[in-house]
Amino acid sequence: MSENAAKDQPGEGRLSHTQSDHPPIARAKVGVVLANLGTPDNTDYWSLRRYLGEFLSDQRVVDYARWKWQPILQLVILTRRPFVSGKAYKSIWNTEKDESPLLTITRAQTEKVTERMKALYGDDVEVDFCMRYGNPSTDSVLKRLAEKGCERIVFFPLYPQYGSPTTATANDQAFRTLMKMKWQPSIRTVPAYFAHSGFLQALASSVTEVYQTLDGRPSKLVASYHGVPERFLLDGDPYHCHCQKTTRLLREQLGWEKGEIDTVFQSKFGPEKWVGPATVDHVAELARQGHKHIAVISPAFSSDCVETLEEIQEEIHDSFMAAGGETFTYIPCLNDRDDHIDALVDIANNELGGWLT
Ligand SMILES: C=CC1=C(C)c2cc3[nH]c(cc4nc(cc5[nH]c(cc1n2)c(C)c5CCC(=O)O)C(CCC(=O)O)=C4C)c(C)c3C=C
Ligand SMILES: [Fe+2]
Ligand SMILES: [Fe+2]
Repeated sequence: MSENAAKDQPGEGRLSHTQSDHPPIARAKVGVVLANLGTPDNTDYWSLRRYLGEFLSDQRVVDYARWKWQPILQLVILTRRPFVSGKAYKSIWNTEKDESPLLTITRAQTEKVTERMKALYGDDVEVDFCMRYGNPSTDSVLKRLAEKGCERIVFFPLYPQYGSPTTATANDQAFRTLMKMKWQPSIRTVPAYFAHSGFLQALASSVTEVYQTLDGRPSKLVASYHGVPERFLLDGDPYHCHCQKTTRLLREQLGWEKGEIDTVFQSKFGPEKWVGPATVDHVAELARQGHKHIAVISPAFSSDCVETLEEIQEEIHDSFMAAGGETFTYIPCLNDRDDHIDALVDIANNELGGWLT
């Protein structure tokens, strides 16, 4: 590389090189990457085994010593759980597109964010999405954006609350890709956004819109968050506090009294103690206490997925009904609602500060 090339700054000047063997360099752009959790490619045993194997081998998710955990995972859990989880995914599968709802919805969110970003910045911004586990992989998406000339990237984990098994591992994966690059893009990671006013407004509107369609008002709104082992909270992960705060801010946004929304946690995995109360038990207890009409919302999920479409609408619903409940109303995740997209664009824009004019 010539001395001049080494001094080159981002911009069109970088295209003119005298050396014919110099790698082509694209015009400098900014990338925005929406990062979600990931989902299996199909519902068969091997697709589930591959997906769960990658997910549950992540030390941010299950942090036991590898020598202890891997034999249990490979020999016990991955022989049985793919069948159980495969059945759950089959019951919610998007058969039209032959893919998981999480993938369909993340793509739809990305398309809408792309449209808005194009209107704001034209071709200066490239928007894409990636998954932490499975496809499209974080590695392939970041590499593609770098090849397209994205010298700066806003990496946006789609989790309103920070969690080490979600936000942190998404960021870790992005940095793993950067570790292998000769020319690293600059990267900004988006922090937790549960307190963002647009996000809270969208969440509150999603509640009031559903309530307007009901004959009677549910006597309780249950905010069901994905759980984590209690140890994570004691070790400094603020996820549990972020969830409690989300419920309080949602209640204030709705103008409701204390006690009208309960905070509970679902999806317990393994024998360790997890944060609680457990949604599945709590809804049964509510029915026994006389709350015959309840609604359930999932503010930890930016898109509907197996945990909401199967676990809440089947297992948790059935637990409520079996205990004497009468109406169980599920309030969908914000998915690609326009007010949710507005909030995501505003959050991404805040992180783009100074990078675009
Ligand atoms: C094993 C421990 C797990 C922890 C800790 C955990 C935390 C956690 N997860 C989400 C969001 C999602 N999890 C999803 C599925 C899912 N989660 C676990 C395990 C843990 N999650 C498993 C084994 C699975 C797979 C499904 C199953 O076999 O039960 C999903 C849905 C993905 C989809 O494809 O639809 C999401 C989203 C959060 C927010 C969280 C804590 C911070
Ligand atoms: Fe999970
Ligand atoms: Fe689950």
